[in-house]
Amino acid sequence: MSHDIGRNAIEIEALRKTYAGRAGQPPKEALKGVDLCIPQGSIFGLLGPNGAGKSTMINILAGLVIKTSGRVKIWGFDQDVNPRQSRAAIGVMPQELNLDPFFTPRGALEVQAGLYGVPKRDRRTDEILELIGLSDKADAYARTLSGGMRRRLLLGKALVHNPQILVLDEPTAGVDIELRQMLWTNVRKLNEERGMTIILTTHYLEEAQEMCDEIAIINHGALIKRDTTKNLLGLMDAKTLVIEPEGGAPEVFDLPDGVKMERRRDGALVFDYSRGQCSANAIFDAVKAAGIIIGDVRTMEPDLEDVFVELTSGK
Ligand SMILES: Nc1ncnc2c1ncn2[C@@H]1O[C@H](COP(=O)(O)OP(=O)(O)OP(=O)(O)O)[C@@H](O)[C@H]1O
Repeated sequence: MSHDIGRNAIEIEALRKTYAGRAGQPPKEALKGVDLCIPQGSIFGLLGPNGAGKSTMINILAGLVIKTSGRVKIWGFDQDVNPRQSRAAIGVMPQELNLDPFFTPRGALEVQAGLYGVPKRDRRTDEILELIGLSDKADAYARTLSGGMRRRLLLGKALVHNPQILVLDEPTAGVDIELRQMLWTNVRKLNEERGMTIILTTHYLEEAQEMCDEIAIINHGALIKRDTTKNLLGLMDAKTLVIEPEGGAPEVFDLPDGVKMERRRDGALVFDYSRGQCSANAIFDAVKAAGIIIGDVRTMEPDLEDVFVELTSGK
């Protein structure tokens, strides 16, 4: 991934959003002073439980929700000072399938390009249709398209003005595996070949783990963690080691402090320990000292799901 170190695609400072209370409800603080920088060229994940404030943040970036206070810079342009330039730098693929049923994919892309003031000679309608795999449906009415095709058209619409930053709000919620693969292949290609910065929200943590270089976790309108995916995974202290003994293993034997052992029905021994307290080597030594011959060994790494639960539970 082509990181241009030190340069940010997005700079958010002390961002607040308070929605007016609906029908006698008190006002809702959806963002409580968030600071966040997103580096150019990254694939950046914005994660958080339902209602955390992700859509509010994305909608502020897209210019669809007006912030209460704070500063937002998009590709170096302050949203309040240079609204036109900051809007031109970003393309958003929304969650809802809000397509006019009477437009064809080609028509929808042309209208969108018009809205962004892209001159006819600079339009890349055919190229985008090809990219989203809708060339053969270019002239079919949107209402005849499948859900997956509509979603791809939304991706296409986000790309008409060739933005430097692409924001995807829950792009794969409720889509089948094939479409998910296709979306991710395209998104990777845009990132790798054009250096496009990608920001996405997703409920699928394994997807974020696989796709994103860096991740920010927000909860109750506040940023609670921001780090590389690798470092976030490294946060987890809990480790599991599975040893399959060759031949038997004694019922009980000495183990280092803090190690819990369970015996699985197939004979494998499962050791839970924390990295701070013990090492895999100490467990191997104890196992060998008990006369056990090690047939096979596996470790089970924590995944983003574990990190996420640890960081967001009870807060
Ligand atoms: N227009 C609105 N008026 C009042 N409150 C709102 C409005 N939009 C969102 N909220 C509230 O603001 C909070 C944050 O909502 P937001 O949609 O940003 O969360 P989210 O993290 O995107 O959640 P989800 O994953 O469910 O989309 C929620 O408590 C929500 O109910």
